[in-house]
Amino acid sequence: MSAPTPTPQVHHVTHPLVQHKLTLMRNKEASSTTFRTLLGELAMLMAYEVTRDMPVQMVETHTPLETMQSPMIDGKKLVFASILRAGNGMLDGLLRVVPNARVGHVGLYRDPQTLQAVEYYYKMPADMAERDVIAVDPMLATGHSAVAAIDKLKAAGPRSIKFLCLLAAPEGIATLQAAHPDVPIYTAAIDRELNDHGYILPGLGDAGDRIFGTK
Ligand SMILES: O=P(O)(O)OC[C@H]1O[C@H](OP(=O)(O)OP(=O)(O)O)[C@H](O)[C@@H]1O
Ligand SMILES: O=c1cc[nH]c(=O)[nH]1
Ligand SMILES: [Mg+2]
Repeated sequence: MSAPTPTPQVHHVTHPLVQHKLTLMRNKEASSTTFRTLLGELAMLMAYEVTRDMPVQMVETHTPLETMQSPMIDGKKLVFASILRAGNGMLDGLLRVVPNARVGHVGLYRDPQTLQAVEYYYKMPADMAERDVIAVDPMLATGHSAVAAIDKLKAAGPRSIKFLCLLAAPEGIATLQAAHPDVPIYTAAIDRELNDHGYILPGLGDAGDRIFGTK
């Protein structure tokens, strides 16, 4: 399958800094330390795009010279929902730029035979109806994990949901958009295809294993 033309619901973050760091991450010689550091930096850079339409409120601010009305976000209204394990590799970077955001976790692993997502953990902040969720996972491959995570998140009734990843396969984008057409996808790359084991080609390998050094 060839890469689909990006629609308004697929935000392809093409900034040179993002692309440069992603290239370094793809390199199979990158150590876990390097891989983790780059993932954190990329998460920070992508936070800039994914939060672009966050609401701001004008607040009175006293500069050394004058009093003015100046914009601020309400970070507490934002939830970074990490899809375990690999999503955790992006949390630190996201929290560097929105330190008072709330954090939720959806524990999922992909059954290697069926490629279906198996849930093992779920915890979100209270009062989801007044919060905007950014679900984070570096990899969107078949899309089964993202669909399962967003099914759960929608049941909690948040104000909005976005999906943030680094690498997406065309198959994963199609599956996620079919199941959740209202959820915008932010990705640094749309790769060529999946192999027979559901891995993204050319990809970067198993993100969780590379972050945590488990292989
Ligand atoms: O789109 P999919 O085909 O569902 O694949 C993507 C999922 O696979 C990886 O997780 P994995 O199951 O390897 O768990 P891990 O994060 O614990 O390594 C990745 O982090 C995604 O969650
Ligand atoms: O290529 C892939 C596909 C799923 N999960 C990963 O970590 N990498
Ligand atoms: Mg994994």
